[in-house]
Amino acid sequence: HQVNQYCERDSDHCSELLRLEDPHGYLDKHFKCKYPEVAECQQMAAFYDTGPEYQRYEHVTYFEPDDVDEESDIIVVPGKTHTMISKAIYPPIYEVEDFLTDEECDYIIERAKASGMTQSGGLGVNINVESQSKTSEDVSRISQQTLLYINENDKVVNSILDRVSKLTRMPRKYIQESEAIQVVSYEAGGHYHGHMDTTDTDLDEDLEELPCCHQTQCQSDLDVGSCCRVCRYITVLLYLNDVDEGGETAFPLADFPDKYIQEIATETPDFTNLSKHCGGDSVIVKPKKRKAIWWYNHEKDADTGLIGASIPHSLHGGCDVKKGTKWVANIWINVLPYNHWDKPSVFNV
Ligand SMILES: O=C(O)CCC(=O)C(=O)O
Ligand SMILES: [Fe+2]
Repeated sequence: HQVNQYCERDSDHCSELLRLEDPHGYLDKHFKCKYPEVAECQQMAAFYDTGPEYQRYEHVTYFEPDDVDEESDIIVVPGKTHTMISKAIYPPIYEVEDFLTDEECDYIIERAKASGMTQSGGLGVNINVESQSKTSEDVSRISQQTLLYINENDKVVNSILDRVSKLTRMPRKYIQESEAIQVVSYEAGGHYHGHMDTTDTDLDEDLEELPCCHQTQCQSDLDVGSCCRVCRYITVLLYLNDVDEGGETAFPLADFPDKYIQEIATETPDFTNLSKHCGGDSVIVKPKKRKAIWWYNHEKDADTGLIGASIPHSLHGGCDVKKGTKWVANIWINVLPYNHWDKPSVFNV
């Protein structure tokens, strides 16, 4: 049996990951079966030993709750316990209060303001063109945004990213090589209608042939879907302030049975318009300073252990802010799909 090459460089994290995937302790660190007579053990060993090419990479994690409103204790800060509550099963959506401190929230807002906020665009959508022909209620996104690049000297941001790694149980390396943090602000009337954070490869299988946007040079949002596809395995959304009224995050399709998705799309064609439909059967999260929510935009691929099919049920957005301002930060955890592992992330420096 070969040793996972990634693990050789990061053995602590890898053994932790292996423990998570191997709750019975069937395997040793090198994926050898400790109990050859146990069938599950053989299966797991075979899974990890699928060939040297898969073993180079650390498998992603995918945690599914048994139920909604299920509470679990998590430790992301030594000596402190946070409660994580599941909000949906498909995709798994989780909420954690007090994930950040007040100072961290204020710091991110100040850094964002200092870097200069500009009008948001949408993925593959030209907001300026939309704004000319539509009422503001129908414009897909009304907000300001900026990017905060991960800088090794920024202790506050790096401490948050360490916590994000523990929260999602994703390798810190993946987070380090992910896109910049996107900070977004909305004034009253601002919103972001239902969208996926990642490229929906269900729409067109050819999209899977495209490299990820974080490993190519074509980074204009308008190129998404032609030159590259977005590969955001997980989104961690941080709420940076208290909103006076409105500004909920809504997931209109979370836990929706597949067979009704067509129905909702036909009966309520504008269900993605969150100015009109914030509530109903949707999973709704109220913004609250210091809170984090996170969810999967993709499944885990069973063959490779890497990023798999996109999850249409991860569609979500920000409802209208009614009063006050809303500040959030998106931390996306990018994972390269198996067919594009050869080219590193542009953030891999
Ligand atoms: O503002 C929100 O609650 C959601 C933001 C969002 O989905 C995004 O920025 O991609
Ligand atoms: Fe989003």
